[in-house]
Amino acid sequence: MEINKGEDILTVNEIFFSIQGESSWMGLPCVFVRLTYCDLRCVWCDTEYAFYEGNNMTIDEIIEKVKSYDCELVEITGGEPLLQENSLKLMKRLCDENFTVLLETGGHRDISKVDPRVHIIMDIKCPGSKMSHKNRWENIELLSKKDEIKFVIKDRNDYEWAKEIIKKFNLTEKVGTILFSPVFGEIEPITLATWILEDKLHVRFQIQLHKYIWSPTTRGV
Ligand SMILES: C[S@@+](CC[C@H](N)C(=O)[O-])C[C@H]1O[C@@H](n2cnc3c(N)ncnc32)[C@H](O)[C@@H]1O
Ligand SMILES: Nc1nc2[nH]cc(C(=O)O)c2c(=O)[nH]1
Ligand code: SF4
Ligand SMILES: [Mg+2]
Repeated sequence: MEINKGEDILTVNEIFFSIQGESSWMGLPCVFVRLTYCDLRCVWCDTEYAFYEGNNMTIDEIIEKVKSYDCELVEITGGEPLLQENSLKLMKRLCDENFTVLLETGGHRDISKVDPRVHIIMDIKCPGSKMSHKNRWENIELLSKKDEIKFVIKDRNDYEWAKEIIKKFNLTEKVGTILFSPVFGEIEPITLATWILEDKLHVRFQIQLHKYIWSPTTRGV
């Protein structure tokens, strides 16, 4: 982690207020802080605009903006939030200010220094993303029951792979929620839902709710 190291500055792509569209927090009003940059290139990524676009803000400025929405639920996402060292400081400050803080991370960066009060929603990248070689398996042992693991599934091969990973790492015992989410536009939600029911899997199916409320390409929602 080198970007903006040492100064109280983060490069921010966007800050917005919306309905949480993912995870077990889905449906709740939530403030989103989307940080710039990502060191992965998931083939189906819906947020490529966050790879480079952004403006520098101090942590104080970010917190002031977050407070302006008068909402106690905040998600730090990106891009990859853990690429910027100061995201750790931002999350700690938000926890100190009594916000409920969610972190969306790709699962390839060290989560050991994330404030223990943060609810981590960590992807495990499936083969269909072409990024599964980047998974940081050591992270799994650092998660707890307040945290969630998400598999974003493109096809049957991803689905079978995710089932194997759940067994291999005993994920059901490690985290509170295991999410299975279809890659938007690549696999019909009904297909994934049917597989889960056929196998009686103890996972939580999710779709990206915001893409159904708004148009799938609308930014800032
Ligand atoms: C844009 S990423 C940002 C946070 C972090 N880089 C990560 O990958 O978790 C937020 C979430 O959106 C998911 N996502 C991105 N593109 C998607 C798509 N086309 N369909 C379904 N989920 C997608 C990612 O897998 C991740 O869970
Ligand atoms: N409404 C809404 N909910 C979300 N949950 C996770 C998001 C993300 O991009 O990380 C996201 C997003 O972009 N919009
Ligand atoms: S890690 Fe997240 S932001 Fe980066 S390419 Fe993958 S889905 Fe997109
Ligand atoms: Mg998104």
